[in-house]
Amino acid sequence: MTKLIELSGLSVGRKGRSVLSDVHLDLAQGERLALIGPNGAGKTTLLRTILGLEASGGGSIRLFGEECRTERHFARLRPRIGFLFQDSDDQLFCPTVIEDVSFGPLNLGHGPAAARSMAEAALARLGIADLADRISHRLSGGEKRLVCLAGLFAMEPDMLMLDEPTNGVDAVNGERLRKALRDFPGAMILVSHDADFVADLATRAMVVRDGRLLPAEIHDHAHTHRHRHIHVGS
Ligand SMILES: Nc1ncnc2c1ncn2[C@@H]1O[C@H](COP(=O)(O)OP(=O)(O)OP(=O)(O)O)[C@@H](O)[C@H]1O
Repeated sequence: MTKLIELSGLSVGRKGRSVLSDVHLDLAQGERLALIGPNGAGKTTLLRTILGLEASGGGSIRLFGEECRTERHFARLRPRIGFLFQDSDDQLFCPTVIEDVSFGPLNLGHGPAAARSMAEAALARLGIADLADRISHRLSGGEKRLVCLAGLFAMEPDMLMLDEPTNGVDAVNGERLRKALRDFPGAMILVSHDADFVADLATRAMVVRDGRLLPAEIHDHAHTHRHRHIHVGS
């Protein structure tokens, strides 16, 4: 079966400094790959390079079986990959939530009524239908995260690349987000520092360290331990 992403000997540099070198990766249908690693390791850079938003310094990138070398190749395949930016404010730019979430389907050529119903369905899938008429830039950080994700779902992508999806998301919304991702049938790459989230969702993990991409283990174990809780009393 065709791999969704194939990276071979990929390197990325910035201002004469190597950020990633000799990166190899195959992503197959149905996989949920967690990308972990310390701050500044190059996880976001890797996602952006896969999408052709960052220039590679060598090696090859194949998306859905097609070699991507120029912006023309990337631009044609990019709509099939829903990319959640690390910063929600880079993703939201329409006045209202429903306009933001409808933007993708409209851009893909759906008519206004169809785009609106795709957007409403995406918001409902994340349990945030009530945010539809809110002003995008006045949402809370966690609400923005979910709205951005709804914007990706509305485009019905083949796969997702999510940069810190749980950032700023509370426990209730976090559970909604996990359920929506579990139900998403396509493959995904999850960049996350949230170990519980990774253990819950990912089918395998890799770590970016010292410019290399290496296999990593997912620690998924149950144990009894002490918790410190904050109780909000009345
Ligand atoms: N636009 C830019 N110009 C110059 N250097 C940059 C730029 N963006 C990122 N970098 C640098 O490239 C390196 C990799 O950054 P990147 O954002 O990919 O790391 P990351 O693993 O995603 O980190 P984090 O976990 O903190 O999000 C870092 O040293 C960072 O400072």
